[in-house]
Amino acid sequence: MRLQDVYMLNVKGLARGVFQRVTGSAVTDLYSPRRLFSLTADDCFQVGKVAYDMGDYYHAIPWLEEAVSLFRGAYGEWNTEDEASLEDALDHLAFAYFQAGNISYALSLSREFLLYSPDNKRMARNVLKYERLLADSPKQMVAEAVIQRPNVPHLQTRDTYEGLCQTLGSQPTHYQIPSLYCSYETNSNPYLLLQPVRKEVIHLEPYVVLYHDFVNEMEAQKIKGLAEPWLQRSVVASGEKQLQVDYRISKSAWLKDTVDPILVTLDHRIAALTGLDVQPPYAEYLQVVNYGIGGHYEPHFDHATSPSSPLYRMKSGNRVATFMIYLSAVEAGGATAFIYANFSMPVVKNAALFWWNLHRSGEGDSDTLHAGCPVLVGDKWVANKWIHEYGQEFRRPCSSSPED
Ligand SMILES: O=C(O)CCC(=O)C(=O)O
Ligand SMILES: [Fe+2]
Repeated sequence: MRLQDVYMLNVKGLARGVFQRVTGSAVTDLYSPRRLFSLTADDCFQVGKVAYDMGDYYHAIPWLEEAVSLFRGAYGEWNTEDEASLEDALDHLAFAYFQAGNISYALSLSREFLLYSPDNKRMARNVLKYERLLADSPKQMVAEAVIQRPNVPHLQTRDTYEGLCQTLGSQPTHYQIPSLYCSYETNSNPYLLLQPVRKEVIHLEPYVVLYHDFVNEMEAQKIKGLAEPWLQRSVVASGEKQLQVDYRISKSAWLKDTVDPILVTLDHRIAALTGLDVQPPYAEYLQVVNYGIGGHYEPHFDHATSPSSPLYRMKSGNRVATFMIYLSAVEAGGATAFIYANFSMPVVKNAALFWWNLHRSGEGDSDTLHAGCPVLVGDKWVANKWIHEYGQEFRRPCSSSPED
């Protein structure tokens, strides 16, 4: 349902195994699978029922509609794996329409139900009730159900976020802007002079750069393998506490440098590229994150925005910068979206994204609001190295100007 909302996918398509975005009359394929895997009537019923049980008729109705339509088409055929039947789907769909205010449709579905189970007393009572309601106020007959998407206060940031996720990171790039350039980064560092890293400047304010092939295939595999046994549901800082929340769905693990020499090698490489001190306590351990289908991280800041944040327990200041490595490709979805900066970065396997979270004044840069879009197909791995303010005094000198 999250995927449906964020990517504007239509249920009919999803049920057939295609990922189509439908806006007005325009249909765009967001992903073309090599094989179509369609859902059964029972699959659609089960999805619809999850929404139905939460009282979310906005999502329940299209899935139950699809279930009813597929069950009708296969009436008389019995699939041994099915838990539900046409009657179950009609029953739930009728009640969902009643709740949504469309009584005449609730009535006709209930009558259809009675054709198959004429002895059902509860449904017979419902039919009488709907008939009476319609007789009392025939206006209901034409009442079109307009149900709002639940739990979503209308937010400008949400529209921008979802729009950026939908482009899958393919919004036009500004090749004409000379300040957004590519280069071989050496940073006057002996390691990099021997083996420069391809750098792509993505954005200036906030400053975001992508380092291509920051890790190789073997290193990416190795890091995922080291983290795998330790993965746990991710948490976020809330006040002084760490909480599991719906707006961050993933698993993660922290890898201390002593776990494997490869982590020290990576630290050296990050330090060489950024010129920053990433030795503890000036940077956190490497956080490896794994998102499954539907996994996401809604718009947030990496830096602390409250002085009571657990981030300050390291006593090395706020998170001045983020160095995020893409350890896997993703088949569809999963872009990193910068909401106010208005761009999204598609997952580039083995590349690393770097940005400053704080201005030189130490003030949080509110333009760094960013998100991990939901994974539509495949799975996504990233690794975060969060670099703190202390230790960087001579590497990124401060300034009192709020713009710097
Ligand atoms: O997964 C992403 O693309 C972003 C992850 C992120 O922002 C985070 O882990 O703080
Ligand atoms: Fe983040």
